Amino acid sequence: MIELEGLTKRYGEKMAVNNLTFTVRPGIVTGFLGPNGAGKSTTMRMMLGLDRPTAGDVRIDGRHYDRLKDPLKHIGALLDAKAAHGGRSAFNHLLCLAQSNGIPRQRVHEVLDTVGLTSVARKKTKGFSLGMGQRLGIAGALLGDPRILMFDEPVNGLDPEGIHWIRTLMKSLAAQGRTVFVSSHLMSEMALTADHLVVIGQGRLLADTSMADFIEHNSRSYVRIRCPQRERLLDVLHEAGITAVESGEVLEVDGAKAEQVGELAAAHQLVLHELSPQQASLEEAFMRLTAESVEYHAHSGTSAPPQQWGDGWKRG
Ligand SMILES: Nc1ncnc2c1ncn2[C@@H]1O[C@H](COP(=O)(O)OP(=O)(O)OP(=O)(O)O)[C@@H](O)[C@H]1O
Repeated sequence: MIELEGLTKRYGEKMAVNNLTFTVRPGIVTGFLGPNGAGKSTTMRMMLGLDRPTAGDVRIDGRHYDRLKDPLKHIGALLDAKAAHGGRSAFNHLLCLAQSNGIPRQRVHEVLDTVGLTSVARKKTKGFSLGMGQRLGIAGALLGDPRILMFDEPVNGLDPEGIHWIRTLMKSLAAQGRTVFVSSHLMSEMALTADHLVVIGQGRLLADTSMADFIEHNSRSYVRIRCPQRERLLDVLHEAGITAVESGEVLEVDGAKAEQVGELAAAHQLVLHELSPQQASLEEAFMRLTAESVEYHAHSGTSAPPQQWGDGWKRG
């Protein structure tokens, strides 16, 4: 378990992390989301004792990081895929980490095998691709067989097979009862991996919610309809107590299933050119939540997602 209590970090005038209080629990994957510059890496660095908080506190299984004996046996972290010494082989990089934490040499072979780097174990890491570097960083995190794992943007640079692999790995680590904390700015990726979400923007907590709640409140589902006898269909829907919103030549219906609309249309001999269930993306919901706290805006001219859905899970 990782517990944050009023965690704060200020760099000069810049408030990078602002009074964060939340708990990362074992047995589930917790996604840590926020736009660029939101303070995710700074928060993770403070969890690992690499940055000193300006105020507040963070505890790893009840203790401060610097009080942990052989810390790799308590918490393993992937923070920076390029952190390995380029002149060392993958094997020697991991062996150094192992020796400094009282971990047997045999474990280095095991984690290299787990991440699929056995065949390049003796190669110098400076020749590694970004994806290979990520795998090596993950091997380092797993080395001490810790109960808590932390990954900063682990899918960065991985190909689709690698992304699938890391997703499965994180879920299986959580299923073993470990605490898994993973940062990303990709909502779509988190939706496939995380059970719980912590969202921050400009250093502040925006949401601390289960993924199920997030989906329930934010993935607006509706039925899209095109009908050449539109006015008649609108009357039929109205009589059945179903509200349809007109959007160009399309009708959108909330709160009714496609089957119900199709059967009503058939009963009144109305022709439908389209009848399709739709799901609005979680990516849109995330962007809307964090829109006000995005530091670096690009202007694409795209309109904001609909305003009518999903505010229920935000913290006040
Ligand atoms: N050592 C530092 N000195 C000064 N400012 C810093 C330092 N480290 C981070 N910051 C600032 O603190 C804020 C939070 O940065 P941080 O890297 O934690 O964000 P992030 O959420 O990890 O971003 P990204 O998704 O882009 O990696 C940013 O505005 C950043 O410029």
